[in-house]
Amino acid sequence: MRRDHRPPHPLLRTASVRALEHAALAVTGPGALMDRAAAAVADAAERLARSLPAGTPVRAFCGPGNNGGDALLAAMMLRERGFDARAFELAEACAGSNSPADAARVREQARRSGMTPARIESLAGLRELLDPAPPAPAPLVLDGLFGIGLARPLSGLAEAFCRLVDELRPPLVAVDVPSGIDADTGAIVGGPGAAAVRATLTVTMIADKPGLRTGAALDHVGELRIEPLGVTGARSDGILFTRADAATLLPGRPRDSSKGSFGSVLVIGGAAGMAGAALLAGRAAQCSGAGKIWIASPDGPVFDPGQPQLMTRSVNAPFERRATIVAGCGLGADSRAEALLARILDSGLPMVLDADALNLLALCSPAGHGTLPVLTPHPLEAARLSGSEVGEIQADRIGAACTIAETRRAVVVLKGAGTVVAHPDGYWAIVDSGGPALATAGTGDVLAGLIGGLRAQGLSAWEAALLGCWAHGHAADRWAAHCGHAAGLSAAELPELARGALASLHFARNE
Ligand SMILES: NC(=O)C1=CN([C@@H]2O[C@H](COP(=O)(O)OP(=O)(O)OC[C@H]3O[C@@H](n4cnc5c(N)ncnc54)[C@H](OP(=O)(O)O)[C@@H]3O)[C@@H](O)[C@H]2O)[C@@H](O)CC1
Ligand SMILES: [K+]
Repeated sequence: MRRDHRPPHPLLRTASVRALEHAALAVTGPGALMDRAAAAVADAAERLARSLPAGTPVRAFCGPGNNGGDALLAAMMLRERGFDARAFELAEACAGSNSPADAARVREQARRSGMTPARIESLAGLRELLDPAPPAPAPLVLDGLFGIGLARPLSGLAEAFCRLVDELRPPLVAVDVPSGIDADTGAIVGGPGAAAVRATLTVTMIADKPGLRTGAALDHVGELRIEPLGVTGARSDGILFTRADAATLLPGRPRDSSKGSFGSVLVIGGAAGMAGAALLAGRAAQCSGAGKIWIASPDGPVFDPGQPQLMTRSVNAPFERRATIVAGCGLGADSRAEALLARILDSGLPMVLDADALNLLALCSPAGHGTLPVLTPHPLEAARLSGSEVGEIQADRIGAACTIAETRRAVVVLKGAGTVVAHPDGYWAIVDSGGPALATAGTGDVLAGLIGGLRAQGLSAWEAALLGCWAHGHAADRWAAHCGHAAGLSAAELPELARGALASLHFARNE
């Protein structure tokens, strides 16, 4: 049963945000959006300051563009509210730049009120500000160096600023986007070795952005607040797939049903030494609610004594006519596996391809399939599928997932921080669950099994991929929250935790 629910959570790329900004400015007039953005930053900083020692000073770092304008105006507002607020600019980051109109207006306003940003010329000056000698209190920092206008890697004092923030970890409010992060991709501009600010809190303007929800950004954004600034009409480029979305996809469970009503899953994998991979996928399919599960291993039957309901089957037997295939978990890479994959691809059955199946698929040229398959690559597998490098995948996770989805005509689940799900027709979502607890062997097998089990229950490839990813991520998040620690989750625990995550959606439907 499906229910209508609130509209999806939109994610807007920079071009869309700028289009909205221009349309809004035509109505509000110059400066209005910056006033609202600065007030939102000042409010957020004031709230954060309540958890800090009384008298904590505010130090705003202002870049040459409107991001700097937001921060400078916020600092002026905070000073009016009684804070010891001062503004600074970094010599090299401002060299030769002409401020855009809004920022120039705020700079003029600051000059008249005696708050012209002081220029920092050296690393020593920067350190003195961020790490003042006691008894001078440590500051609350506003990062207004760069926002959606960041055009190249941070360098010089801007880079040094990020390194010092990493070292000192001051309470820090990032304006719009943590400086150094690409608002479209979530990558650090310049790659993993380049610098980006690590925020306690990011206040982002007009709309949520994909680059705040995936990849390296997840270690930089901190808590995220979205401030629409009164701007409406956002047309999303993609969506954040949330618990509320997941609740609309939960397969129904009519009273008048039997095991035949909830589909069959055939897990193909678990070759010698890797039997556990297939068993994890099978257990997960079971916990997703699928009616019947078979495991077919190229090296003979693998039996799960703790889960005797999982049936075994010969890989040489004809595939069950209405089964959903989950293939690749511990399948191996030999000629037998290759032949098996060819049979699977020819079957036209709904399928989820993971791990070894993806590595073998990478060797085949893209071909059409009977029904849309789901591919679940991690970044290395995605690189193999697209003939590129992991660095290129991680530099634009959404772009990479969309490209593979299009060329392979499949729903692609690009795993990793901020899992991206892409459809061959060009739409995409980032899943709003999951975390580092999942960074351990076998969790991918569980994900493949969950998606396969949901697919077998009648969800489309797109729906099953989204719901499977959400349940998988939420299960791990809940476990980590319960333990207070994100390390030590074993893949074998995950299927039952995911079952709990799916069950919790019954309540979300009524919220
Ligand atoms: N749109 C909205 O929703 C609203 C936007 N608002 C705010 O405006 C922000 C966008 O402002 P923006 O367009 O002026 O860009 P911004 O990020 O300030 O940087 C551009 C400047 O930085 C420079 N520069 C770039 N990279 C550099 C580097 N590595 N190292 C050194 N310099 C570098 C670049 O120089 P150039 O590349 O031109 O040489 C240019 O001078 C947005 O994030 C939000 O905070 C709100 O006020 C209201 C609503
Ligand atoms: K910023």
